[in-house]
Amino acid sequence: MVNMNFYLTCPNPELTIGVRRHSDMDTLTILLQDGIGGLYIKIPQDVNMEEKGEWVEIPPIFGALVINIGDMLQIWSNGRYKSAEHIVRTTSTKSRVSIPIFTSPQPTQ
Ligand SMILES: O=C(O)CCC(=O)C(=O)O
Ligand SMILES: [Fe+2]
Repeated sequence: MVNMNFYLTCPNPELTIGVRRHSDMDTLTILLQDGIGGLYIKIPQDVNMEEKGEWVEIPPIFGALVINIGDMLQIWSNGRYKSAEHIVRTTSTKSRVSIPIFTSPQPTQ
């Protein structure tokens, strides 16, 4: 499934959310974002990183796709691969476009 997201500017971005905190339900999400930014990933508590427990922005890189692990892949891998919790924040100055492709296998016939 392909979505096309358009995030309007908001005069008080700290009072709103572009997309609420969630993880995707699919296997892998392939995301194209424009150059505005606003996608944040929650770094889990159980990793050996300085930013653990924090929301970290995934900066847009021209021509790059973001690959997100979804819940289905977490379940299939018995938790070896963790789905990524994320949010989208808006800005007061620039609207934003993103195009996620949610991949899921067809059910067997
Ligand atoms: O706009 C984005 O960067 C992410 C959108 C998203 O998380 C979603 O559609 O599930
Ligand atoms: Fe998402």
